[in-house]
Amino acid sequence: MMSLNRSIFLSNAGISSSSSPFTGRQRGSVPSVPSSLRVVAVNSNRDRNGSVLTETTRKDARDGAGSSSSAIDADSKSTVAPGGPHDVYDEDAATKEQVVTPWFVSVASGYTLLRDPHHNKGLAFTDKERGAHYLRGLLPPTVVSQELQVKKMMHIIRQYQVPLQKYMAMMDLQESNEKLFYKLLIDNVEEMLPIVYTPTVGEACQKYGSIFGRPQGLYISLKEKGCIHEVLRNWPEKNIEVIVVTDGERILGLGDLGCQGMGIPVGKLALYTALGGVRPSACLPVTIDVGTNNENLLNDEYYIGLRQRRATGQEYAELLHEFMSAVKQTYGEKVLIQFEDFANHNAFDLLAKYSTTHLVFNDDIQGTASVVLAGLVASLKVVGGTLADHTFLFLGAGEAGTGIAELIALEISKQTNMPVEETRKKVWLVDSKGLIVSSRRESLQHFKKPWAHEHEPVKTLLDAVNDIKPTVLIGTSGVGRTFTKEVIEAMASFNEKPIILSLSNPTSQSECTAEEAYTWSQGRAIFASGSPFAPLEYEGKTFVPGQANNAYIFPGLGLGLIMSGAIRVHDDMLLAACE
Ligand SMILES: O=C([O-])CC(=O)C(=O)O
Ligand SMILES: [Mg+2]
Repeated sequence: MMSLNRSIFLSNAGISSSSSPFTGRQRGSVPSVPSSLRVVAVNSNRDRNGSVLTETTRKDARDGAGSSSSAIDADSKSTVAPGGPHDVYDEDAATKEQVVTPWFVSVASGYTLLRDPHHNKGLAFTDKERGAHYLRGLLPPTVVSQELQVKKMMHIIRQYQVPLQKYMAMMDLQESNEKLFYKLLIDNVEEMLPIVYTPTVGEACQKYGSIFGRPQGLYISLKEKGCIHEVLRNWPEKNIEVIVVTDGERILGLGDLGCQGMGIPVGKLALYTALGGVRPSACLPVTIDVGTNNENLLNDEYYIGLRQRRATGQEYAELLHEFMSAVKQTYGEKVLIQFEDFANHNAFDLLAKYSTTHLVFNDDIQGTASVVLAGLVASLKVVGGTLADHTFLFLGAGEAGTGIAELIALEISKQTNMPVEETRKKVWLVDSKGLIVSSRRESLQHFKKPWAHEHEPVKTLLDAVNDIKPTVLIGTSGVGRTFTKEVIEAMASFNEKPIILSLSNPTSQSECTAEEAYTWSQGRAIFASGSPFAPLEYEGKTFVPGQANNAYIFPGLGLGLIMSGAIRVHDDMLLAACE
């Protein structure tokens, strides 16, 4: 009687358009709703097999099962409407004038279930489940535990020599068996983090057009201007708790990758689930495509984004504003929006503009700041003194550099009761034009101005190191190999234990390698980097480099924001997170 896709028609014609989708009449035979399955209420534009074409409401298993049983209860009271009790496929109604939208609830089972990444378990379906969910014959007879599936998948992944191949295998797994993907990621986090996240995700974004298989996340381009609200409704999940959004203009330290930046929100949100425990269905990766200024991509036949130069000014601001408004309208005030990898010129303005109206934080400014301050506080146990006893020099005065600088100044101010205007003087920044000093103030971008202290102009990093004599050197420039031998040796000449942080990502953009930091400082550096470096031997001693990447804080910070029901992010939350 029923097709493989056992759609259960809980309601059909004869209800007014204002009726709830769950108040209609049951049609056809209704198997009990397997509790492990997702119940989908759809706006019925469906084909003869009951396949869903348009979806309006989707709930996770518990909610859905509850809704469907109340629907069945309500239904049992209703009278038989046109179509008849055995008109399983709603064929009669097709010949009638229909003034209302028909609704039905679809339970994925059988062939469809095996292709639903949220619920597919592959060979881990037990015999009982195979019977209950119409899977008999669709799988080979063996039943395999999830543990064995993980073992097998890890064996396959470890055989790939190229990290990008491992990345693609992981993305395939996420798209076919989400439970196994997360189990594998959680159980093998040290090994798999560098694959689904930094550094491999950077290469994946660079090649996204060529490796592009199934679309992931939600793409909002200039073409969607005026209808972003409807675009959000096309996303199958409705109970969104966290959005990671990029416009792809500054992907890691790799520059403008346009629409191909999508790998970043996808990777970040995988960590929200694997490390923060947020349900995958509550996570929405978004890429805003306003064009790209990357000529290589504009000329790449496989490029997936808009082929135009970036929209700026009012056109950009309007699209972003429509997006921010539509998100709040659709998901409410408590949805968390994480800004990721925007270029400096937009990142600070967007954060300032929306931090008073939305639950937002910028991961590159605030997430990185929290994790680095946490690392600095921890390293004081080794180097001694309080934060206020140290002098900080940054190479790079963008989002990460000024974000970390400000949080350090705030923390010192909190510890010493000195005004933040004073504590900022412990922190110096070098940008592409040299040390940021007061004589440059007029020409500086606004986010650099608080760091323009009294000092004569200094052109190079090495001169700045020798002049300022910092105890802590932090690289946030996005430019690789800028902590030269001379720079590290200078740091080691006036510090017993120089703290050296090479934070730029991916590995190719790191200011120096772990090996360089340890060998050039004769094993005295306290070192951490944004991208992971393997432990190494130096003069018979094993050095284990730290990783100071915002991945160590945003999943927990985000979870805290969601769980507490916060509607705004404040600096003291960042300080608490870093503690
Ligand atoms: O994604 C990462 O590894 C850290 C980060 O936010 C960035 O480098 O932009
Ligand atoms: Mg980032």
